[in-house]
Amino acid sequence: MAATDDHDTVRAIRWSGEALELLDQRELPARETTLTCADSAAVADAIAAMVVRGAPAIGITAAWGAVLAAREASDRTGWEAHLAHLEAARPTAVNLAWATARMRRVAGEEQPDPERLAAEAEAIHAEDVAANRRMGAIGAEYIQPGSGVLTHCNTGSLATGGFGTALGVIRTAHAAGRLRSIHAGETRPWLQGARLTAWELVADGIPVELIADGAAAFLMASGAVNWVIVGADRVAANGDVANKIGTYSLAVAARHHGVGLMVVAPRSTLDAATPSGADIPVEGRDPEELLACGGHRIAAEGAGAWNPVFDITPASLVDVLVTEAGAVERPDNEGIARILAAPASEEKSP
Ligand SMILES: CSC[C@@H](O)[C@@H](O)C(=O)COP(=O)(O)O
Repeated sequence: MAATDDHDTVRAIRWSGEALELLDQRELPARETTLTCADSAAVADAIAAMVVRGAPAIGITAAWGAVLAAREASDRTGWEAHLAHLEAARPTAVNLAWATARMRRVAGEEQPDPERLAAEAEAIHAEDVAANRRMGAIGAEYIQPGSGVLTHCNTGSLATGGFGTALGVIRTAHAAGRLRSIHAGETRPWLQGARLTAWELVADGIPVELIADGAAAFLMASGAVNWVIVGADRVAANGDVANKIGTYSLAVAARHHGVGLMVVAPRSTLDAATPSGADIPVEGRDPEELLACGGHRIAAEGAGAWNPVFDITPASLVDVLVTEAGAVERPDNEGIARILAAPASEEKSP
């Protein structure tokens, strides 16, 4: 297992003082290798290539990219060009633009000061870990003892500053002895569930069973699932949720079977400027990711592929949205606005 942080969970993002060191998530679980990014273009490339992925982790990484950019740029205009390059790396996770906006605020109108920006990047990382711990506690309160949960993609330490969003709730509920079972969807085509979530939970000694994504509705019909618990890449002002492709199918199946859907996301993932899910840019990636698996071509030669890597779940299918500032049941415009307006210190439990 790779080096851990203060919270005994894996740390995917490290600042050496000179460069950004990223645990290369493309290689997991077979190999634990580190990719060192010495300039902001390398950081943007690493985000686009999914060396680092997961909305909060992308935001933290972009913040460090802004620090490197401040060292490289000779003036403010040059720094802005580096930020624009970082912001274009992946379109759906709003945490990326949230982080660069925060770095801009710290920089003010001046030539950005790398030391001040580094302190802000550290703060963004630390705040994310604290938010995850808080969300874990709030979300776990919703889970009745003896529950079965199903999660999707990877929302753990690898996807965040540490501990995780949806996986943080699952870690907390497991530690409290509330869980009968944990299932994780394999998450085709990139296999974040099979490769990353399983790796994190096995490392923690938390039992997990994988399912093929297509098995989810049948698992729910068997009565094994009380809560589907997922993260988010962006929550629109009306509560619609962009998350890993397959989340919408899980939400529809969950509602059909009377299973709860919990979305766990820090406020850095809530986007008041995007009115609804229809306004969220959904990333489409290379069809090769679908036509091949583990580097081996699996589809018949000549077949094409449609590869959106996120989907939109309407707010009406979300039973509870958990943030570090409290939980909102059946989120809507009013509930999202209330959470965004809550002071940082206001932490309401359900
Ligand atoms: C805490 S991570 C929340 C989301 O970012 C996660 O569910 C997800 O969809 C990640 O997608 P990815 O394409 O792996 O970056």
